[in-house]
Amino acid sequence: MSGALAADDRGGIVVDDLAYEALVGATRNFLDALAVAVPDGPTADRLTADLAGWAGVLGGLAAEERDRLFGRRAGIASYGQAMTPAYRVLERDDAGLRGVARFGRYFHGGKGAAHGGAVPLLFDELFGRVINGEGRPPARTAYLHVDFRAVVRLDRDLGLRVWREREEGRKQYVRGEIRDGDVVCAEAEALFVALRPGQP
Ligand SMILES: CCCCCCCCCCCCCC(=O)SCCNC(=O)CCNC(=O)[C@H](O)C(C)(C)COP(=O)(O)OP(=O)(O)OC[C@H]1O[C@@H](n2cnc3c(N)ncnc32)[C@H](O)[C@@H]1OP(=O)(O)O
Repeated sequence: MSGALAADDRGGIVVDDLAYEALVGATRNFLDALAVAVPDGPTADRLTADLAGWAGVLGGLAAEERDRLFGRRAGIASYGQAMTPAYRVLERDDAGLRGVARFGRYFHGGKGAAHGGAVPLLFDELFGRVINGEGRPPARTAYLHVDFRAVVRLDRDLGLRVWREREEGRKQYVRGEIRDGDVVCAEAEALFVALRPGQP
């Protein structure tokens, strides 16, 4: 990858978890605001220039995949990424996890409900976190099935549950659900296949 440095090449100065969580949270707030704003021309031009400036700054700080922070900080909300709806893991063990999620306005589909693609995205993320637990070989999603039982409303705390169902050699089956109070909004089931050595 061109321009990428190992973190060590910068003298080991890396933002701490709390500050990085705040940065990702601010990014989410920005995306939510962008999704509902109707800017005038000068505001859009100013924002475009500001964003281009920040893309340049961050581009100069690009790191190799193993050294990146985005989506790789287990101790902070959403593992420190803004690609999926926000979530926080409350309990976790090898069998699965429980947590809370919140779909911001950035994930709006229509009529106040979350986009249908954002729901499987969140499941894949959570399943990937559970399946790729410590000490296990990396595994990729082979299939992901989602049943949409009720609309997922925005800006509400939703309950999450993900659990390993069974394992057959390299094949690992996992299930999950998203609830709004007592209402099951979505249920999902997936197969993950553990990668063989050298498999991309
Ligand atoms: C890499 C992860 C890094 C860690 C990240 C940290 C967390 C990140 C969080 C986010 C992470 C998010 C995670 C992501 O998003 S991962 C990204 C999305 N997934 C992919 O890109 C995967 C693309 N596909 C592949 O690479 C291969 O097809 C895989 C690896 C899945 C299997 O190809 P491989 O050549 O290795 O194996 P095989 O073909 O011999 O099959 C083996 C067995 O599996 C059975 N089978 C296969 N497919 C299906 C199917 N569709 N339905 C039913 N069964 C299926 C098959 O019949 C056989 O069974 P059996 O005959 O043995 O009984």
